[in-house]
Amino acid sequence: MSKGKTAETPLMQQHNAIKQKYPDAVLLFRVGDFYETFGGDAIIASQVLGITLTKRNNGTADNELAGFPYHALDTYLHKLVKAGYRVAICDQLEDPKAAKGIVKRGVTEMVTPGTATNDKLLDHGTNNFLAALHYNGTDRYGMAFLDISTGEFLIAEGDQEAADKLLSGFKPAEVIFQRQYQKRFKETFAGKYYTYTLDEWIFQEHYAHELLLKQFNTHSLKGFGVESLSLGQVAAGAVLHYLKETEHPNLQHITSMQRIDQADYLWMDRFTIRNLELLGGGYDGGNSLLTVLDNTATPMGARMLKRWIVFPLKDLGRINERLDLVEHLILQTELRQHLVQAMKLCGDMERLVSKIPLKKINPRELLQLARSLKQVDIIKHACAQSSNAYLQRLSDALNPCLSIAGKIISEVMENPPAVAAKGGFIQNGVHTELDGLRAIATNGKEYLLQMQQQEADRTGISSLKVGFNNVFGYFLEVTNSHKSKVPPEWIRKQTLANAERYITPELKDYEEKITGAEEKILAIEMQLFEGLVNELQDFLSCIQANAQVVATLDCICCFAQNALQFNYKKPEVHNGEDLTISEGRHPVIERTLPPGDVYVSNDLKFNKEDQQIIILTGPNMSGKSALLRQTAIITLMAHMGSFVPAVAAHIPLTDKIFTRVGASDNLNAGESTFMVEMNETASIINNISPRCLILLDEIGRGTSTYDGISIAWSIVEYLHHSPHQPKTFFATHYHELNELENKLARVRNFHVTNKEIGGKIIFLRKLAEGGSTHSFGIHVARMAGMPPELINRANEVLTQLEQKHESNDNRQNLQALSGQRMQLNIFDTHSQTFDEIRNALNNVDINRLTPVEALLKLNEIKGMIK
Ligand SMILES: Nc1ncnc2c1ncn2[C@@H]1O[C@H](COP(=O)(O)OP(=O)(O)OP(=O)(O)O)[C@@H](O)[C@H]1O
Repeated sequence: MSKGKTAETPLMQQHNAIKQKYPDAVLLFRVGDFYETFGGDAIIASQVLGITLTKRNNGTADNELAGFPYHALDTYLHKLVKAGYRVAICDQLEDPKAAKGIVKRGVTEMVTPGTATNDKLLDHGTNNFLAALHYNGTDRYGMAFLDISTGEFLIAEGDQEAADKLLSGFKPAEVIFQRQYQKRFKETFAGKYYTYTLDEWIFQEHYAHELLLKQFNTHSLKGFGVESLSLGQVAAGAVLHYLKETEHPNLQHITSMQRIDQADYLWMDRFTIRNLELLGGGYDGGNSLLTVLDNTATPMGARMLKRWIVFPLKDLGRINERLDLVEHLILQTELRQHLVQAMKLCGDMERLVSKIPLKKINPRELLQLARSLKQVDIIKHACAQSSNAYLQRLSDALNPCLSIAGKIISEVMENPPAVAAKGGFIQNGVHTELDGLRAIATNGKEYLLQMQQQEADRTGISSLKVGFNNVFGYFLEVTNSHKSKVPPEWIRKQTLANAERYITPELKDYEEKITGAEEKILAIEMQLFEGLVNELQDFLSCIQANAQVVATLDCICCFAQNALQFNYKKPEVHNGEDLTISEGRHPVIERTLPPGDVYVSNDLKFNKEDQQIIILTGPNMSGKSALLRQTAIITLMAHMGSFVPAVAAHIPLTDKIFTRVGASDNLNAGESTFMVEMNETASIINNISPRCLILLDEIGRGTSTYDGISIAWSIVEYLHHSPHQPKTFFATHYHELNELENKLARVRNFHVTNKEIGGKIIFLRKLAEGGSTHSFGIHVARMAGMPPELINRANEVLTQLEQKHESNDNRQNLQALSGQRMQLNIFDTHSQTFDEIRNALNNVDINRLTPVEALLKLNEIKGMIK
């Protein structure tokens, strides 16, 4: 930036004054037909946008400059925001022609990742949430999530784990929080989100209350059921404040707030959402449950499905309502197809609605919205005639707002342009004056053509053409070969390489008439357009409610479609304890197997009498994790109201699903430590409930074998003895844990079957009773392409180790674990010292040993350890 302030031009002075108010944003400064950036902003813009960086001498110093044409704003804005910059758009606030002195300018919008409304910045199947967190200094967080592009506004309250879970479920594009807790937030939710901090004073209860009442135009917040969430309200207030600060004054489409009550939903923490690969594929990308299930017809449905996956229901009535409707729609093929067809034509009503108060809707979108409402009417009628009570209720909740829809359809032309500014979208017959002016404009144009013909005939200039440009309006163009025939009264205006352009008084008379009419036409069209948009303001919440119903219906039709296509069956969700799955499959893996491979289904049973905990052993790659995960996913899908990949499923109402994967399976950046594994497991242990389902995959694996076995062992004991008796599925490589079946009444051993043929292992992938004794890691190493000499050596070492173990270790270890204290890991079982001690002890005949000899022997052994 220039240092010589006194020498700055008035334009730069104006720029600098505005920039001062938005120091952390890239300022796009409108100058004529360009958006310019200066100084540091120009350097960023040129790097991110690939536009030329120039230097301009600005009095006493050079100043960097980079700009682009105003009509390219959408494209460039998108790139800057995607690159993580906040962008302030500074426009000319008055007509430059009418301005006295320097044109008035001001920031009209600030775009940040969480406040984007531009189509290019939004993914239509995904919400774009701005989240606010309010921390109360102890362990409570208020949370608010707003999607400005749809008007959805959700608030919640909870501890750190709840905050973490909601953030990973909603994946906000931006998170705002109190500046004073910056360090804490960074540590807790480290680097996962785009963040911005705000001053502490903004997070005040009375201020938030005031902003919320003003937004909703109500006297209290009672109607939203959020009274008890005072921290949540503060977060919601911060969201509204932030929108004000970022120049988003038109928020009429934010008509209500919805409370997210953790108690209403099946709880899954963020590890579970990640481990089960619900929303995003594993660490290498790939398919997720969402990608497999999402066959929705509308973007609204796609967004809702995501929410249903993260927030499965816990209310049996509501679950069954969905399941019954899925069943109904499977049977009613014609109705389902009719609904899907109508929904496909609905477009994204929710996002179109949000463009109304923002005044960003264009004529094409306006007509689309009206057509969507017509489809809503079709859907309403189709549902009303159904015998399904839920469908009838959904029908009752639809209001197609036919008056305004009809008005838009009758006033807007069939294929209107996407830009309003040029007019040409209001139908004939809507406005008398408009029709008259259009006649003049079109007749005028015809007259010009006639004139062209007449003059061509009169002068003999056969190639004569009437043209138009912005500089001198209508003109007659004569090619050089006819130049000599030009009559003297024509006034020459322009000379081109092979032609000349002339005007005539007659031409100018008509021009005035035509352009006058065109200007008026545009003004009338814009006035009618704005009238329609203003009228629509009264229907915002009504259209939003329609969008929600259509989204619900879309998800349910999608479930019906999935059930038919992928052979899912209706689960029986019940209030009891037993979980029984017949021929269950993993919905994602079964769809991603190589051609020719068939997913092996499995039966599974849990109950609280004698099968509360299943210890699952089996070779590497045999499908243990798949089995664990499919059990959780089938439970989850049932709670979403979806049919499930099984022949039959008897699913107990579940309030929490926990999954933990041993550290070495979880090699995510910075999270590969055993500490993380233990932290995660501790949070399960501390949150057990009677209706929870726990999946532990290789827990204990992140430490030494004996530590690992001991921890795994005691976790199983703890869960078994817990008064809640949580259903637990524990996959492990430690076959030593199979011993627990003999000691604990409700522990059962199972293994995944395989066959060894000619030194090769074939995975049968069937679940069978009993534990397995081998881990077969070496076979997997062979399959992975390790050199044969390495594999042979591994087999040799394994044999030696097993021989050493056989004599004593295992049994003793287990005794140690089950009560008799023995510090196994003090001695490395394979060390020389241990062998020496063992030999020394083996050679002792206790019956002949005197007490003094015993003491001497002990001293000798002590010496060996040193
Ligand atoms: N029931 C099944 N039918 C067909 N293929 C399966 C089945 N279960 C698993 N697979 C395939 O086997 C692969 C390995 O499965 P999985 O990761 O569940 O094994 P694992 O026993 O947990 O292995 P590890 O002990 O090494 O973690 C899966 O990626 C999948 O391709």
